[in-house]
Amino acid sequence: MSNSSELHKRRSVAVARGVSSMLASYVDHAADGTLTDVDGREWIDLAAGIAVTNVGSSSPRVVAAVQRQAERFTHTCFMIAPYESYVAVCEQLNALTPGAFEKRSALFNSGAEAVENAVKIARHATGRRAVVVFDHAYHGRTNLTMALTAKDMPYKHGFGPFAGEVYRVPMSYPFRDGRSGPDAAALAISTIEKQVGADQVAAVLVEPIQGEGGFVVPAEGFLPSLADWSRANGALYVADEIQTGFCRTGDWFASTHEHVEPDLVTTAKGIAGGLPLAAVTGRADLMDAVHPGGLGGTYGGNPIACAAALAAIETMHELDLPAAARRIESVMLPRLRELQRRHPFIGDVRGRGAMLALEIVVPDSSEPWGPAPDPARTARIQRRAHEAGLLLLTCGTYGNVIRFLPPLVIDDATLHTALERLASALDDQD
Ligand SMILES: Cc1ncc(COP(=O)(O)O)c(CNCCCC(=O)O)c1O
Repeated sequence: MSNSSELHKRRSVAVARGVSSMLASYVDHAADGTLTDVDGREWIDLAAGIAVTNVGSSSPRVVAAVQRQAERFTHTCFMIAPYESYVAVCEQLNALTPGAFEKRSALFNSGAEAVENAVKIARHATGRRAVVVFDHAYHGRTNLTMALTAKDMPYKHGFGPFAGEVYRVPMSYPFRDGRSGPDAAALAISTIEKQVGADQVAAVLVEPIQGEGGFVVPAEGFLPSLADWSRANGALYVADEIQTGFCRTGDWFASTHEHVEPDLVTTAKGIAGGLPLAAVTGRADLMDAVHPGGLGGTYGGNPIACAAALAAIETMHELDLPAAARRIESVMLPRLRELQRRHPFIGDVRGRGAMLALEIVVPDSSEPWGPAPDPARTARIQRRAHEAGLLLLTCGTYGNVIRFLPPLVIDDATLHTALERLASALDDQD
């Protein structure tokens, strides 16, 4: 097998440069919390493939289920010749997502595809066209989901024109706006009512904790206020749980934290242990508003991905991964707060469960939108961490958030070593 530098040379004349990679190393194998490249170099993995390998990179149940299914059949197209595992995954989603009402689900391949279809369903169910999204939102890279996504570079730059009838309103961002949840919701709702028109809104689409936009945890009361307003005004409250779902935040779904029951929920990432699968789940009457044949796609709910999902969900139950996420929080959050006390450039420590983050700022600075972001220092910290064998992701509208997304099956010893490597990467910045 080629080594990483040989693979990098091959890649440069085979793969379009628009598809970038953070590491210049190529993975040979992975375990529950580590990645090893073809040259034998190991990293502790606090990325989980962007919140995907919650049950680990090769969970035994998932591997066995994938092998069994592949030997029976790899694909028939559920729209042509259906199979049980698709139905079983929908039954699981209907039972596990928040809301004690009758539900239906539809399966897709990517998160963006799920979001696209949630908008299709909401427009059909309400007869309305407008979709409300938030500052700092991220919902995908297709034309409609780019319109829904906030940040220009790298996601939207040069790809317009974008789909219409998408309206952006202020998000609750406590570190920068200092507003209470109800006050932030009042501002968003006033913007909707004055600039969109309540009776035009098909959906209010929000991430319960914003992912790519910076692990922004809205102030308590923000999400319930939006859900109440949506219901009172005939709009659907749609929770995009693609990054927060499947035990990541310490509950099966992040909406549960404030007892919000979304009309529709989009899921993907952690659902299937690394296999590509996504879904829209929602109130049965809303999901069934679409005419037969109105939803679908060739690969949606691929049988191997469905088998992986059933095995992954079984693993989440068996290992009690919501509790595992809460344990990760109990280990990491105190250490992150201790690091904040040592380093004034750590402006904020936030998150829930195993979805935690540091916002990096210029100490004692202030811009009209709060403390001055420091993306350059953020990049240096990330680079130092990689050199020390710690795989970290950044995010945020201002490129100044370091996020932590460990696999939920990571063991305490590996987590403590990761925190030591993080501490040394931060110390190198002073
Ligand atoms: C909330 C939320 N909704 C939707 C999506 C989109 O999911 P896809 O499976 O990447 O299409 C995401 C994907 N987030 C990671 C994208 C990384 C990148 O492309 O650079 C998300 O987090």
